[in-house]
Amino acid sequence: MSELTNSAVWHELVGHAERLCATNLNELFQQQPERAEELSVEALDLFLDFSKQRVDSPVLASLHRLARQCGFEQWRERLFAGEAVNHTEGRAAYHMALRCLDDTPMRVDGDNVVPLVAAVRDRFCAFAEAVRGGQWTGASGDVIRDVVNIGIGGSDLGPRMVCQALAPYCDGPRSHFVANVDGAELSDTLVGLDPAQTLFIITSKTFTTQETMANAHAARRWLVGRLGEAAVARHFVAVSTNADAVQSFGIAADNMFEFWDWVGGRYSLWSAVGVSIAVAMGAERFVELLSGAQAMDRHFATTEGADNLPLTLGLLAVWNTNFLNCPTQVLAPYSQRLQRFPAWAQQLEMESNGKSVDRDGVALDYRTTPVLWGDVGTNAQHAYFQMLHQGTDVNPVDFVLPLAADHELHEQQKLLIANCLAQGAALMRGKDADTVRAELSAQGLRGTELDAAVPHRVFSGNRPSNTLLMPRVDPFHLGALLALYEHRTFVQSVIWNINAFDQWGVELGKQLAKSVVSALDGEVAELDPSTRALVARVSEGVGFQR
Ligand SMILES: O=P(O)(O)OC[C@H]1O[C@](O)(CO)[C@@H](O)[C@@H]1O
Repeated sequence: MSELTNSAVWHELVGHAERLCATNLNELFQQQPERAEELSVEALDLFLDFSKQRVDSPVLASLHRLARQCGFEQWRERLFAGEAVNHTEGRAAYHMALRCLDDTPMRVDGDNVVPLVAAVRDRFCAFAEAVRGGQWTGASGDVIRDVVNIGIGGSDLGPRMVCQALAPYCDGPRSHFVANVDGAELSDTLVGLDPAQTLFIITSKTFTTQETMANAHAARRWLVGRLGEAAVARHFVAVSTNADAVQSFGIAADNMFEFWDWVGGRYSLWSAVGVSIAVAMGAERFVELLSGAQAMDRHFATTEGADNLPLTLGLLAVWNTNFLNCPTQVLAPYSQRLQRFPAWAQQLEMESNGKSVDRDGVALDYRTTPVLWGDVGTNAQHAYFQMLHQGTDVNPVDFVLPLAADHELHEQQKLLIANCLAQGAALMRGKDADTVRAELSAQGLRGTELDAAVPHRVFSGNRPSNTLLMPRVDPFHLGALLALYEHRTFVQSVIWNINAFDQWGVELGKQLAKSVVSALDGEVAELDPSTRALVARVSEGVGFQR
């Protein structure tokens, strides 16, 4: 047994879970009439109602004791002090320094990185404004109309999601994102683009990622084939930590925006990785996004206990995962603008906390991140919400609901809000057999027909959810929302005693992809019999042509 699962507070929480098994949420509301007011927390106009979680005051008290026992305050201090919390890579995880907009020193290895961050930010924001204003032109003097960010994972998901979420604020050149090594994405993107008016931003922390390099070289060939080699300098810029590789690709040092190894890929949209955002919506709005995140950093760093929003969200997730044994976690943004939010959060959460050994490398005897998934409401209601309401597993939902719309279809906004609130209510309340029976009887059903119909229409209810209200999807509140989820992820990692900032689990697949490429090229490669047989089959031309 690990120290964690053997601890008194862990046992206490197991006991609470057993106790609450016999009580449902409707009863909890009867026992605690002020529950809706009491089980809520607000920061920066983000209001979290967690009264529909299967918790009560003793559970919350134990969860906060668990956080203290796991050294939450010390780990938070170490994170904000720029210590090498990512110990398997010997690095800090200091994305908060990227959104430090004042002169507060933030040190990595004794050096205040804030001036460095500000200098690079000034440089890429000036570049973004020059592109937007038409001072940065293509090789033939044309204004840039289309910007294509080529990157994958953290070098794609963040900027892609933000540009979609803040589309009403994007008044610059059109932005496009290409991530997949499947050439279909790049080919489709290039259709209709005028090379003379197109700028490529090659975004890769390492500048070695196979997919990104393949797409970058293909884009380069496309451009050079039309405008000639000399045009590369005006149509390609890079965002990376690897200056040598950028220069070997043919991008001059002046056209590279750097970031640093203490910025993890999935935490990087706040760095120069966000240059595509700055080009799309302007430097001022990009800084607004940062300021929302900075405000959430301050809240997280300085607010104690139950008033701390990311801490609360993180502890609720631990409760659902480790004590109520919920297998997955659903994200349901009720906002078309936030369609890419679940995809961004998936990398954030599952690449960070998808681990099965603790910080010392010892195998865990408790679960870490559940599967995180989801899509926008109301679409998701007509897809998989059936399973959420009546399936055999209980999957807690985070409803994220921006209140003000950025369009004139107010009646539809009312419907959207109503649906979001109704889903949380339905998951919680359910519908028992007596109610169903009464409803069906009123419709005239009798006897065996009635008996047969009832079980199919019963909802067990008692299914937990959070409702997170935000005023609107604007740069400030989006920044705050994203930083909230980043810190939630960190809170969970502290409880689970794992390193949230490495991602060794993606390496093996990358290595083996190289062996498979060699095998497809007819070279000798060490492969297992199953994969060797598949290589032989695709090489014979079944579904694969050289
Ligand atoms: O920015 P890079 O170095 O191209 O890496 C892209 C992505 O690949 C990963 O390293 C893992 O696949 C992610 O963490 C990262 O966001």
